[in-house]
Amino acid sequence: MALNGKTAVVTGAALGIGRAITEILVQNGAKVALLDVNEAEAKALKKALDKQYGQEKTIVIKCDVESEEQIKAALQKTADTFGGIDIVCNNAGILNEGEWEKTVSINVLGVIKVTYLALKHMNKLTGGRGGVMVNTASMAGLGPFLTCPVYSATKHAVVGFTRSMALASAVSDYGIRFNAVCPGFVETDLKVKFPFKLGQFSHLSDVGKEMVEQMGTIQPSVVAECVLELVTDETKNGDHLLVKHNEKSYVTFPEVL
Ligand SMILES: NC(=O)c1ccc[n+]([C@@H]2O[C@H](COP(=O)([O-])OP(=O)(O)OC[C@H]3O[C@@H](n4cnc5c(N)ncnc54)[C@H](O)[C@@H]3O)[C@@H](O)[C@H]2O)c1
Ligand SMILES: CC/C=C\C[C@H](O)/C=C/C=C\C=C\C=C\[C@@H](O)[C@@H](O)C/C=C\CCC(=O)O
Repeated sequence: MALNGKTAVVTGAALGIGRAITEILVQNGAKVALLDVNEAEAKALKKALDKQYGQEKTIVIKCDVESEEQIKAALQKTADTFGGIDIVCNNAGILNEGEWEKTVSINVLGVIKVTYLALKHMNKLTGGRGGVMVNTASMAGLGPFLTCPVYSATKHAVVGFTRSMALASAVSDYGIRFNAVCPGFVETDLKVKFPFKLGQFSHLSDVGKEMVEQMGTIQPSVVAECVLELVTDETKNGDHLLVKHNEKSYVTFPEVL
């Protein structure tokens, strides 16, 4: 998929991995709607992108992915502004074991809400032009993550949802691919804050820090390059790209049927 003339929606676009995803999509010719609760940071990113690529390439829409109403309005504004939606990056997410219900609400329900509402715009069976959705899961969605059980559960949910949507879409002829990126530790605010967000597992903070030391970290731009690959390679559907400190690989899942 060439990105010129394509429209992308990125949630959690203002900072961290979402910022890097937004940048690489604009750099490669896409128009991007930046959805985030942090409107100020999203506008700051747009200001920087405007200087390099022009004001018409991006819009900022304040949107909390916990709110179906805000998501619906943001997707409609995107479609009205750019003429449709081709790409969705469900990136917004938090790690907070002390506020685990909010973590589930954002990381799981938010991904589902954005996916289902975006389907109405993208599904070829309902007048859409197809496209691709790339979800930001995690290495913690592929195996146990002892310091953050609920966070790990949310990312396992994203993996299962992505794989299932990929199959449902293919069989239903929606014309939409579904993939996920599964990063290890990435140098963002979330990583900086995570030792203080362990709730009842705060006694495991040193264990988490040791894991980061052992596994090393990744720059957000490296994750964004993986997302670009999952967006543009039209052979990828139901694929999960694991990216760790010094390598990236496609995950193979056990055959269960
Ligand atoms: N940092 C890591 O080590 C790492 C590794 C693997 C996966 N991830 C995942 O990557 C994604 C991005 O994380 P990050 O590390 O860039 O975090 P970050 O905290 O640096 O950025 C998250 C962005 O999402 C926004 N956001 C938070 N809640 C929101 C909501 N309810 N609605 C809309 N926007 C919201 C924030 O304002 C922020 O701009 C998350 O899904 C996270 O789970 C992070
Ligand atoms: C710094 C922020 C902390 C967490 C957020 C983010 O999602 C990062 C998670 C990073 C690492 C998680 C590691 C989990 C490791 C084990 O559970 C292991 O079972 C992972 C499973 C498969 C990995 C496959 C492989 O290593 O090849």
